[in-house]
Amino acid sequence: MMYTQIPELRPDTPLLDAIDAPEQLKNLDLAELQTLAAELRAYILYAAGQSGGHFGANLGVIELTVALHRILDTPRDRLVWDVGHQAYPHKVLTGRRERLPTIRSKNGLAAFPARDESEFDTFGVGHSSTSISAALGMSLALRYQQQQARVACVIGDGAMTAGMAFEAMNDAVQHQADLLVVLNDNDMSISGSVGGLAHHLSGLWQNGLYVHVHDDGTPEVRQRPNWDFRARKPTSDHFKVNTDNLFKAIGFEYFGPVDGHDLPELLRVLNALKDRKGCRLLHVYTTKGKGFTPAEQDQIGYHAIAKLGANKLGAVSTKYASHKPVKYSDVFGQFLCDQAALDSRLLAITPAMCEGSGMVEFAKRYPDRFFDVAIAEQHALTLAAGMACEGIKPVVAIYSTFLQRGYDQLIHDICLQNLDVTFGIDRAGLVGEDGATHAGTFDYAFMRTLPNLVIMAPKDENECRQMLHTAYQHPGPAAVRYPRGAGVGSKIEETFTALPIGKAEVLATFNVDHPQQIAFLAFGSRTTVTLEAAAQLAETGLGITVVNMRFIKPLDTALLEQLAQTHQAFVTVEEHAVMAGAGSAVNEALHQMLIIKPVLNLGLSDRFLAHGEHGEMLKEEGLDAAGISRSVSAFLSKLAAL
Ligand SMILES: Cc1ncc(C[n+]2csc(CCOP(=O)(O)OP(=O)(O)O)c2C)c(N)n1
Ligand SMILES: CC(=O)[C@@H](O)[C@H](O)COP(=O)(O)O
Ligand SMILES: [Mg+2]
Repeated sequence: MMYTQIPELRPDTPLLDAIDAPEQLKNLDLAELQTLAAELRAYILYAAGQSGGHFGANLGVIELTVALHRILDTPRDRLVWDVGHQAYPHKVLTGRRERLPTIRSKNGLAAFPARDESEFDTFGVGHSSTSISAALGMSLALRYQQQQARVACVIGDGAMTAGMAFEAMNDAVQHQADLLVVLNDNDMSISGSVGGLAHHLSGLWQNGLYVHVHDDGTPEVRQRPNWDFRARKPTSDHFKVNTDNLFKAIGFEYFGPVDGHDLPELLRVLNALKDRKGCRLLHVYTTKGKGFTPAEQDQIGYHAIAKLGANKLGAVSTKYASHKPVKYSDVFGQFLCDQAALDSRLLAITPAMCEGSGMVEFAKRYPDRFFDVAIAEQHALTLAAGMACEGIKPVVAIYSTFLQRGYDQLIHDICLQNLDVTFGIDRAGLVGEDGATHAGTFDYAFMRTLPNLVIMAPKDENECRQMLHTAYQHPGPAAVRYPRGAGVGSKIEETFTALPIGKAEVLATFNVDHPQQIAFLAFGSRTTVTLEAAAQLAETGLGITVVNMRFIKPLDTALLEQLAQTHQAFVTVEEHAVMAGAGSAVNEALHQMLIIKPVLNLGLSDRFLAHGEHGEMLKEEGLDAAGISRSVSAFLSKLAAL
């Protein structure tokens, strides 16, 4: 059945409603399993409308999930999902049906599989391309401990592009591990899938052959039936191969492709392969968004959806807005286009996050200057380094959380050689509904120790634009980190103005005639609320200065020295782990200057913060205006009692 609308009312799903654990699937006949799959699709559609979240990938794996849970004996058999954005049907079949509409909200189900949520979630995930390594680890550990259990993982064609997936396959063959890898190939990443692997997979389709699986698991090359799939990526004859493909070449036994929506065939093939020994790869073709016409037609747009009736910009504080708030990723995209128009040396790189990073317009206007390198963060950074060696000025757009993957490349390939690479670090700070796997709350800590790297964080949209320009002008590595979502509604100046490196901005001084008690040092996204908190505290007559620090590295130590002479104490505020963050950088600087002053560091507490609404999470962490002024009042009371 094809849907054209997301239902607002819960559909009737009598068979699904009776399933509380996957073992119950063993009692269903084929017709019932097909009914179950249809009900599951209807329910996922409804629940995703209630919660928002990842969408197309879930509709694409309905039949695969039913088949895997029917054939395997989970949780005894280990089933590992890659990324985990497609695990909604898995959550439903493993006892979490009624909670699915709560997914991604506070105290609701996590956005991805999580070990502490269910024994069926064998491995916590969110970042891609970890599944084969994790499954291999499980398989080898089981073998070593002489335990009998099957191990299977499901990895998408997008996730398969990352180095980790290849590292794991290489190792799996070395150990002749018993491992079933299901390659869920829908010819899509978030954007269209790109690169040699994508063309290789299309070349496999073009050859018109497939590796049939006999009931006893033995392979046979056959003519492929003419499945009704979305046209695959057009590719040249160069990529046309017979079934002797990359996976086979590396040492896996290769089977398929199989129509991943043909439930009877999936059941038959998985049953035939489940107890076969060695490294097996089952290639499955699916359609992202299967069964929902708008998602099949706009697979990029329906990668993830907002919940029905939600405001797309999310909750935005307009207290200091002089203009309509703009998303930081759009500020970045506009900067790229404008800077590229001025400088032909600019080339832009994204590791598979074109849309999220705001690069769609740039890619359209400058296709020969836009590089989507697939899910390959490490490569993205060293690619930029190589370009910089040749006089290019590369700009890397990367989410803070995914930059973690490229840390060695940042150190060894970029900073150590002082190469001129600009970073637009998006989704810095808490990201809300995606939760801890995607939080960008460690980047100051891991970046600020690196020599040569300039690090900035803007207080608003215009400053973000000007900082990106400053980073671009700077003849060495420089990063601007900005949060998910919209800014505060500042006027965006079209003209580029480079900021003086390492210079902070004094934003406001309250009660100038009074002795100055607090110097607030605000970093990035928390600057405006710090100003709000200061204004509240100033009502009691406190002398307060508020500084927008702008630079995490180099810090404006001259200003710190000056403020130390006139203020009783410092308060640092940042949307980053409080430990080893920007506040710690201030502490170190004061220490080195032999300045002994009370300092209160406000930031995110030392734990992984679960998913929830971004604003709510900040409030809980005491990083809204009220929380900041509460903490400062308590701090002042302690100081007074000394
Ligand atoms: C290391 C890392 N980089 C980027 C992402 C963002 N991301 C999430 S899903 C996805 C596309 C994955 O494509 P595929 O594995 O083919 O799954 P599909 O959505 O097509 O089912 C990307 C790029 C991520 N989760 N992890
Ligand atoms: C699963 C994944 O990694 C992405 O789909 C991520 O959820 C995107 O996040 P944004 O919505 O912030 O782009
Ligand atoms: Mg895919």
